[in-house]
Amino acid sequence: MKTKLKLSLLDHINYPADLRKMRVSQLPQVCEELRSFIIDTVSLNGGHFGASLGTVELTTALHYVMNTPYDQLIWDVGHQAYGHKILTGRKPFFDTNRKHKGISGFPRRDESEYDTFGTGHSSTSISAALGMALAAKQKGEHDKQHVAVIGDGAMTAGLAFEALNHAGIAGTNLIVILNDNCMSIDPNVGALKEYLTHLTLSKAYNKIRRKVGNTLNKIPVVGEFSKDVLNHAKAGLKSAFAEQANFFEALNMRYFGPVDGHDVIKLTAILADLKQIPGPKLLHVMTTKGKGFLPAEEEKTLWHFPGLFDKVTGEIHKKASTTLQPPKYQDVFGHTIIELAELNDKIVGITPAMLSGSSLKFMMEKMPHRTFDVGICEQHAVTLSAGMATQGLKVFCNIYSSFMQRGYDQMIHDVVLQKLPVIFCLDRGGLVGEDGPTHHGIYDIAYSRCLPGVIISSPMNESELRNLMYTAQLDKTDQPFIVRYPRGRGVMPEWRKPFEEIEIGKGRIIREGADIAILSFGHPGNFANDACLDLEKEGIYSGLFDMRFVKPLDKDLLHHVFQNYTHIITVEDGCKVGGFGTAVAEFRTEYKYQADLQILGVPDQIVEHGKVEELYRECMYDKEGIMYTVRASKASIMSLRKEVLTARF
Ligand SMILES: Cc1ncc(C[n+]2csc(CCOP(=O)(O)OP(=O)(O)O)c2C)c(N)n1
Ligand SMILES: CC(=O)[C@@H](O)[C@H](O)COP(=O)(O)O
Ligand SMILES: [Mg+2]
Repeated sequence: MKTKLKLSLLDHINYPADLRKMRVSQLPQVCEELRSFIIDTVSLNGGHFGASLGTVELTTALHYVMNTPYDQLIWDVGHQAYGHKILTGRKPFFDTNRKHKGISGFPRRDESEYDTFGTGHSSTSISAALGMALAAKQKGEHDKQHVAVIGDGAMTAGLAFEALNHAGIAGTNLIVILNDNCMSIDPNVGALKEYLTHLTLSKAYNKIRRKVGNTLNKIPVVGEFSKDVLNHAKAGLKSAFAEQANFFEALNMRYFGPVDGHDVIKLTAILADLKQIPGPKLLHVMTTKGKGFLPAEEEKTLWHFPGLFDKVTGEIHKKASTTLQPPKYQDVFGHTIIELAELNDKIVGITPAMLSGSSLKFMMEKMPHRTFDVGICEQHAVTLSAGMATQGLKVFCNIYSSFMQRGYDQMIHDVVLQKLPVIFCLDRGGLVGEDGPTHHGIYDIAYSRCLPGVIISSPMNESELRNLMYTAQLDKTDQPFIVRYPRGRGVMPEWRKPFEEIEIGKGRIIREGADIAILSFGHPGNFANDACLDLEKEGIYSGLFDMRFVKPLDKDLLHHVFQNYTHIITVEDGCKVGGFGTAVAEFRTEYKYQADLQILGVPDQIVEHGKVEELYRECMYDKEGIMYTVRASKASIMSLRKEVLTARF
């Protein structure tokens, strides 16, 4: 049961204007209540957790000091913006967060005027904020503030560096807030992270910084004019010092910090000062991911996205099951790559910042020298893989399907055109559920199908995933090899079967039927299988063919199907436009078959967030959707037969 919180202050805050009516001294209490509100709701409804707890004070201070929504606040990724949502009109609906038809787990322009930029994928905030700042300049809105809040993880991406490079010379008053909690989802990685740690901890750097500050403070102040002059002198000296030592200053961003991101009163003072300082600036804020909820502070990766939990004991609820559960596809990948790497010493594993999410963490634990977490750098991950492949390594580059969109040019330019046999394991292929449109991995089939020579495969179950991974690392092809699989669990509790090679471009017959054939690609073959079994009880016998490969297509199997069935239905967990069904339609046209063809998959529209089962249903390719389509085909066959019989007799 939801416990009613005593929201003595938060009860009176629905919008930032209400917050601004509070005294600064009341802000710590607002933060406490906001934090409790987040803990209370996420424990019951789920969602991202640690990141939003870490930004409670920053969020409160920003909305207190900045004149939002006129001043524009841009959150990077957006998974840390729950406090922002609660303070900007969505407190009453916050329990619908990430639910079907409820509010989104990320900022969305169509949800609130306070959400200035839609997010989900990382490292966009500085570019977007700079774009808005330049637009404001053009429009003569010189008093408008633009604040990008970016995490230390998101800061590792090329896109963020590109934006900083531009911001340094763009002549706007942009404020970048670097929310540094030393964490991505897993511990943050890379030289920038080392640098930020050095900046925070370096005794030498901070000693000189303090010395410069103290010396300047000893200069006597006489009147307002002198104060101004002194401040300029301070700034100049500090800047001259910092420029030598500070990466951001070297890029022409005034650097401030590091400051305690949990001292809301100090933060308001600093932000108010920053508003007065012209030019691009970066405020380095130190925060603790999971702040205020001990288990989350202690195990930050686990509490990035914990699922439902008991807010009193900190126990994460596990789904009770009496039977052995099938594993998650990601875990099958994670364990299988180790088995393969033990057999083949050329194998290495790469992930751009999804060490836990991809389960490559198992390999990192066992074979750290053959496992690479490169940070949120999908483009780099792809080209790095290409570089390694030129040297004969067998690279398993594991990228979530939707994040792979970032690495598309690298896939074409660095991998495909050079015919390099990189193995791409595209996890989260298909609809992902509550993360919604930014994270649905539905375009990969279409965007890779047009690339010459690329092998595109998808397993229907765990065994198939293992065998496709096994096949991909055999020296049977010198082409890029994609294995895409969905978020969540498979169907085989007993999944550790011996490896078997799969002939590239060969599908398999699951069952023959009469008149109607279902061609499936990947995991939805299981929905089709269940549909076939239920339809048999109604006397409808449909064939089922697991095509395994979209490219190369199993033409022999397709000829067999088109020659023996009058009604063909394709099923895929991807967009209909340009996907697997389109490939079958192209085949049908090429060979002038007349069979009726229905394509089931994600329609040409934006599919929102919700439980994945709700979304499959909405898109009509769950078991019921497939049964509905098969029955409709059957009805059309029957009425055609009736017509023929009537005409004959
Ligand atoms: C392009 C892209 N790659 C990967 C992700 C997955 N992802 C979401 S949050 C996150 C960690 C971000 O770290 P940071 O920016 O420091 O935020 P924190 O969670 O620490 O607050 C990652 C890797 C993503 N959203 N977008
Ligand atoms: C915000 C973000 O991009 C990630 O946290 C993402 O939500 C992870 O998705 P999975 O839960 O599928 O690993
Ligand atoms: Mg971080």
